[in-house]
Amino acid sequence: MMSSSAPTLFQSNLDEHLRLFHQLATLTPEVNEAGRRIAAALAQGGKLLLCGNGGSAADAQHIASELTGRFIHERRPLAGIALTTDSSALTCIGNDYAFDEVFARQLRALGRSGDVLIGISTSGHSANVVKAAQTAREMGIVFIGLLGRDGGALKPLSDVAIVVPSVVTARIQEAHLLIGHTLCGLIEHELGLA
Ligand SMILES: O=C(CO)[C@@H](O)[C@H](O)[C@H](O)[C@H](O)COP(=O)(O)O
Ligand SMILES: [Zn+2]
Repeated sequence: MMSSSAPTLFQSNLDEHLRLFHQLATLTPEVNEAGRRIAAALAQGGKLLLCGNGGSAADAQHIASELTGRFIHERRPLAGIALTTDSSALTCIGNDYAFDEVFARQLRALGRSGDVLIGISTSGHSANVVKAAQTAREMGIVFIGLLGRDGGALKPLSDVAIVVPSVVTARIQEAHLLIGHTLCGLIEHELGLA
């Protein structure tokens, strides 16, 4: 038998989601700036790298695939790599060095000055994303923080910080997906591919 709380939970999640989404327009300048920085990097032969944990790892992969595959328009493939997908690299680096290093070490191997790294973290405090952001800055890689809560430790490390104004992880992730899709649209537009 279905629990009587099921419709109530969905309604309250929906209410919370809609309240948050009504506030997201305040992030328009940061989202536009992030789209411009990524498009400029791609136009110069750079690439977009992404990292995050759990649901944010899925978001990183999702956005990368919109670039290498396609988003809306039929166009050339674009350089997007999620640092979350290589289970051999993740387990080797995690096992032999530290889990905090799993993204930073891949970034040192694969990143180049002129690339952009998006770090996705709802708390802004995931240590492996923080290490990756610090490494990006050392390497001349633009760091875009796709964050939540108060932006955490990642906010001051971000060249562009997009901080979703919520303390609920799931709602923040829902907003991150909208922003990720918007970045893909902005990239296609800025590169004249739309
Ligand atoms: O998807 C969810 C929760 O909705 C989880 O997998 C969540 O992403 C994980 O707990 C992450 O480790 C949280 O990391 P962060 O967002 O604080 O950086
Ligand atoms: Zn989730």
